[in-house]
Amino acid sequence: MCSNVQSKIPILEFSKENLNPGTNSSLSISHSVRGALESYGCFIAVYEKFTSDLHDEMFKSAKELFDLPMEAKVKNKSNFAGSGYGGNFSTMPLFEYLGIENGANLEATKNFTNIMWPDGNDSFCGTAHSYCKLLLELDHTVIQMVANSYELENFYNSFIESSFYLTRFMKYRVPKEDEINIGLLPHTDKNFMSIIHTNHVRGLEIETRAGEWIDLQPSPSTFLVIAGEPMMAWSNGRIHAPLHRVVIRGKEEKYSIGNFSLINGTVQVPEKLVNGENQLKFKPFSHPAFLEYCKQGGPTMESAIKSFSGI
Ligand SMILES: O=C(O)CCC(=O)C(=O)O
Ligand SMILES: [Fe+2]
Repeated sequence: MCSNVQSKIPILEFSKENLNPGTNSSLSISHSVRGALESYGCFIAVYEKFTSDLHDEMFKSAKELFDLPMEAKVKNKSNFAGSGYGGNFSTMPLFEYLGIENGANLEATKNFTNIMWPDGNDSFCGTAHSYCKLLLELDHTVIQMVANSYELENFYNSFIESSFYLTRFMKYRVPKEDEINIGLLPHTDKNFMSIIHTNHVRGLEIETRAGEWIDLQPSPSTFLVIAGEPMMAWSNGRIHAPLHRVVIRGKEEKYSIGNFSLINGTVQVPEKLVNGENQLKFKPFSHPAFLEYCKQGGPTMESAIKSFSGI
């Protein structure tokens, strides 16, 4: 059963006023971010800095990217799971993706563009780079708010020092007759935190703690922020890592872009989040080793972090 009452998922305004550090409104939104992540494992961020022109340009460029011949797309190679090129999956035939590692770095975006278009494509490169930078900024803002709300002064800096990012362009084609309409199988994210942006086509669905599937209504300036299993473990189980999936119910192709944060090192529950009522639930773990572990069970492996580092 799927409901489209997306108002159940908190919608938070990231306006200039709300983001002014040290103000009451910035502290109040920090607590709302934490509350949403603890109750739902996700929230919708309305990001004022993000213009609908950039949305339109980025999704036009994403279509141009997927319209390239297969010989070009498979040249985007990576050893990193979920990066490089992926498509033609037997269980998810509609799904195709291309990843850029650290796309907010101009060299990385240029490199990707030159692999895809050996004669260059300045328009794609410029748009993708501006876009990745804004997503990175939003990611850092959310992390700062989570740190503020838990009163963990050092967390933000240590996160920035050890995090790296994957920007993934994703396409879901329309199913052929007699083909399943599953775009992406239900899964919890294995990266730390994800920010998902989508074109106007619906299809991304999130499961609430009560087991109800919510269908998200896309809009140009809204982003879905989702906690992954490592973030849940870092918070000692306070933050929820929700199941989500993509289902293509209509007759239009869906494009989405995700910014996925990862930690190049150890994830450890801060001491402040362990007390009499909240005994330590997760041992420190290496995020890269956790990703290796998940390769065995595939991306749909449930509660992988509990079997990997749970106490
Ligand atoms: O494309 C989407 O809307 C969701 C993508 C997603 O959940 C993922 O890549 O982990
Ligand atoms: Fe996901």
